[in-house]
Amino acid sequence: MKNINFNFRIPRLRCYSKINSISTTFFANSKITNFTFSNLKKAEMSSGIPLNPAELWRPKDISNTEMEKFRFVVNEKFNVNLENYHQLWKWSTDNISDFWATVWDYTNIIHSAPYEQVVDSKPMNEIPTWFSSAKLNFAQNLMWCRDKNKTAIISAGEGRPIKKISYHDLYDQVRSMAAAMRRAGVKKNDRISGYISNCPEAVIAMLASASIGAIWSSASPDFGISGVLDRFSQIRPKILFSTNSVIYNGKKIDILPKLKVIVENLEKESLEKVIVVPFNNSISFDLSSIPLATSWNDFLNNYSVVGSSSDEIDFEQLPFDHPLYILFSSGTTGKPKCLVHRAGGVLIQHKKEHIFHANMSSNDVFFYYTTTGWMMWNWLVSGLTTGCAIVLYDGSPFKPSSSILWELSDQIGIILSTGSPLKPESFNFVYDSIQKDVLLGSITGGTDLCSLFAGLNVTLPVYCGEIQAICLGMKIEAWDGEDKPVYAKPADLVCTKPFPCMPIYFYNDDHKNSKYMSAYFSNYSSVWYHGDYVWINPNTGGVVMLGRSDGTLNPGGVRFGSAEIYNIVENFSEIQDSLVVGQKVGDDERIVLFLKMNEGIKFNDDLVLRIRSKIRNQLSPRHVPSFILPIADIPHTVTGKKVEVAVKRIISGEKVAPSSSLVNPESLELYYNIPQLKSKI
Ligand SMILES: CC(=O)CC(=O)O
Repeated sequence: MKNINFNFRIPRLRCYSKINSISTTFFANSKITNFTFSNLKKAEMSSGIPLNPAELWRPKDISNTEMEKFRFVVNEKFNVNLENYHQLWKWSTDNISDFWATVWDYTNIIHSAPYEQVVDSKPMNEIPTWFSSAKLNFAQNLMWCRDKNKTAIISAGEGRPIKKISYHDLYDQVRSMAAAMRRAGVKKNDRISGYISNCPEAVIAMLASASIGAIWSSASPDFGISGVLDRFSQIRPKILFSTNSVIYNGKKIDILPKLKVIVENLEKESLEKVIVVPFNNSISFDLSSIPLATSWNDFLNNYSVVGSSSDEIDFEQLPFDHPLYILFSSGTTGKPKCLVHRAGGVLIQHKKEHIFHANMSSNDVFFYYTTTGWMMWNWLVSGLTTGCAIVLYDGSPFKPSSSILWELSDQIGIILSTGSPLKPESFNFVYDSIQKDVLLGSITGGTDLCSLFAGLNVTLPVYCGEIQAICLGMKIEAWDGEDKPVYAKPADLVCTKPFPCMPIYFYNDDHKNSKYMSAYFSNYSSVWYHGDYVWINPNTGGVVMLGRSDGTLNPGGVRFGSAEIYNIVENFSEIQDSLVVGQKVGDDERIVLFLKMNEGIKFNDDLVLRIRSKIRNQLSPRHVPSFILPIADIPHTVTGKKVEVAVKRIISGEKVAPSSSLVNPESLELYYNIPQLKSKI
């Protein structure tokens, strides 16, 4: 085939569009050179990821979306002529200060002092300061609506009747809690923690904490004692919110025995109060064995502000970079890192994502299935800044029936998915079996930024297997060892321009920010290395997630992501779960695939043959595992991610201490001393 060289400038672009018979404007005006059509085809063949994936959904009319209105504002204000989302994205990443200043204005950030400079000129690895001199409060920006008739929170879950709280009542309850916390001695920068279910009190406590300028951090009750202590003993909270019990998977679980041990440990450090939210107000419970403990209501009564006539919350006015949250990186080995996120950064980023990308407004109901131990909880709660109703769901997603969340979603209209790469089959399942006219928003980002790099976009089509687009203002690229982007090729996800929700620092780091630097800036000199392995489609602008970079497979020097194997293997009905990792043998690596079989199904040679042949045919001979082995369990983190790196290290001969972020740490034992993996060839 004749190579057709083009540099994605508009005239050449038309030529390219014709060849592929799709219209693409993704790289209009960008300067990608020496990129050929045959390169693209080769890339497609080696990665097995289609360049022209099936279109599953297309928006009917985008003219009224906030994204479009924002594009018009940008065109007008800066006298430019951006014709579509992709051009707007390019402008947003070429003009970082103008972009974020316009987001600040457009999304009406409530502030008491204006900013002087959007972002200073420090390079990314010196952690730039954003919106200097501005003063604002995060909680105030989530509670501007005080309408009695507008629902702020809908809470539901196992054993929890659906309950609604209006914006008016939310404000009132946050006011009481914030006043009581202040009287109990809480000040700016104190740490307030929640070992708490996804219930309204968790949101109220967080907002009260943020109104004072204290720093909120939460873990969910499914965390074990060491998981909680690994996190909270590093940040030494002054107040701990918790619950007496939860119901999960039809079972009532008493939290107090775990809470007792946690409090006994934290008490020695910093803890002054433990405030317990009853799962059920009408059933009494005994807190006498828990040091420092009081119930939610008793705390409010004991510390209520007698005689106060103000019904206003005293929102502390704080710099944009003031710490808001501490989130914990879910490392699979060692203690979690404590990422400190800034109030203004989280706010402006979440406003951008919720208002522009999701087109959320006060007419919407917003639901994401999460616990308080995942950044998706923080993301969900920020929905309040749009004036919408957020849904807090606590309990198993499969009880009382496996359709419970779909029934809830019927009221909602937006489906989001994240956590691990969404397989093409799962896209098809949603459009074939759930709903045809729905935007299935696959999103990616994570704890490190408490937000998204790429995600849903109401103005763009959904293509099978792809995250729709890179988010505005986020200059992410795929780099393959060299300081330049590659397309249609699996590579490392990097972000090459600063963004306002980079953590401000890590708690417990040294004065050189050594942990921070080694987490993001040790692989490429001065750009953020995220540790994800991705594939960016130059045709659609979509992003395909291929797993973690440190879990990439590299047999004979050909690098690819584990998701490629999972996409094939997990379609076999016999298989319940799988894990694929590389094992070091000398200077090379061989692929080992572990299979957890469904109940009552036996692992057998015929299955192995069928898997091998499917991988060979659909991917390449290079992708075929050297070993396919049965295993009784696959390790997962509490947020549902497969734990590849720890297993890779174990089968390569290391001893690994399981991290407390694993839901089944004992499963790691299964991977030591596997006879088949002892051979050197
Ligand atoms: C948005 C995300 O990327 C969430 C996660 O997987 O941690």
